[in-house]
Amino acid sequence: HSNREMWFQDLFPPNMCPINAKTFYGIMFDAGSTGTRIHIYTFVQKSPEILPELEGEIFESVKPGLSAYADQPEKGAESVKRLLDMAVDAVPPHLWKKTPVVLKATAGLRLLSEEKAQALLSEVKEVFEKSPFLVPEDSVSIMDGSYEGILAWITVNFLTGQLSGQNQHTTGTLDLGGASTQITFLPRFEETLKESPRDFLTSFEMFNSTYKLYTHSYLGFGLKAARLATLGALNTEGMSCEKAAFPVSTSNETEVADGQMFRSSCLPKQLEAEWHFGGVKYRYGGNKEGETGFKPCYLEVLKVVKGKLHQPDEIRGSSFYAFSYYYDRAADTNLIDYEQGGVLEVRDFERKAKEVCDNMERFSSASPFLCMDLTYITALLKEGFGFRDNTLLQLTKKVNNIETSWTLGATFHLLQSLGITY
Ligand SMILES: Nc1ncnc2c1ncn2[C@@H]1O[C@H](COP(=O)(O)OP(=O)(O)O)[C@@H](O)[C@H]1O
Ligand SMILES: [Ca+2]
Repeated sequence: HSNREMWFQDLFPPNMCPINAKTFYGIMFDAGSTGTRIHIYTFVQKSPEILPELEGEIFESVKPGLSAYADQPEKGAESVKRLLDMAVDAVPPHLWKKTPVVLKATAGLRLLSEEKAQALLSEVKEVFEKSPFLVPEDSVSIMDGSYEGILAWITVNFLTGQLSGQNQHTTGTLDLGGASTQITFLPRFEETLKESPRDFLTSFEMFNSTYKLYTHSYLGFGLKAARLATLGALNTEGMSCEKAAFPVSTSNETEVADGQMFRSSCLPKQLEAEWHFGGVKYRYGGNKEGETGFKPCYLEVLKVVKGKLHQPDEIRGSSFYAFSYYYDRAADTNLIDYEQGGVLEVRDFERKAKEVCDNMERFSSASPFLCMDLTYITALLKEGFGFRDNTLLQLTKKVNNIETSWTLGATFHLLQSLGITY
């Protein structure tokens, strides 16, 4: 399960390559809230005058994410080590010392206590330092949410060829993680620049251009955080909605509110179960006697998103790339092919949410949260961001066989800062 035998090796046997073609590598870890992923990128510089080309990627992932090891940081670092061993095999030994390795953590670690997050990061740093790779300063850190959006936007628009040449028609990006969600696009209207909150606009330099982007990361609005919010399982008194998304446990495991049962019309009527998340145990179930189905569920979910997000007018008519949980839930319900992805309209999510929520018995074997997840995605897109029913969403996991992840943008940025290239 790797792209190690790269297609170009057959096309250009080593002895046919231009004499000065240079290959180099970059290793980027994505420490997400639900899993840790390694991306090993290969670049080829065909001649010194031109920019190197991205040649391929090796990708692997493990679950759960680092934040699940909040109380066992060495075990967390061990999961990173196992992935890093793949890079030791993939990168030729004479290039180890020149190959940078970096890990950036997202919402899962943002929501841990400072102390636990730092313990995890320093264990990982130790693993890196014991490896044969180049360990830059600041190689293990928690990434700022706005970078997550910018770097994903860079990745998608680079892979679709929109960052080179003239006539750049960039596309906006939507990422739905476990704990946070990002929206990023290049504003075309003066209006958007004027009406957006200051901290939603960022200038970013890449490939000798400056991009003034609209981007925001909403912490606590990822799919799993939204489940807890919908269930009303967040003891929000005195807590910011961000921190409340994942109450941080002090002991090994806390039970919320003396085993209180959280019920929702978005869950199968007879369901009663437990969910362990962020070191906290939640009991949840369906509305045994009350209503279930799309209508009451939508009203419940609406409370979580309505009026909480900034709605830039400009996006209503444009199309966006969407990935992570947008992709997963669309694939789970056959809205798109799991391998190929596809193009959807916002209303397709709503149609599917109705189908699943109003026939919950038929779908409950998949995940009991399927109705809630699809309804949340519908509400987030329509009432949260303000998209129209017919807004087009391009769902993609890979473009030209490269993962559409913020990690590629982060690798370009890293190589640029190390003076290696770009
Ligand atoms: N590189 C990737 N390839 C495929 N799916 C991914 C990738 N990165 C994230 N995802 C999807 O996004 C989901 C949640 O994102 P995650 O990164 O774990 O949370 P967060 O961004 O909130 O930290 C994952 O369960 C997975 O389905
Ligand atoms: Ca993510």
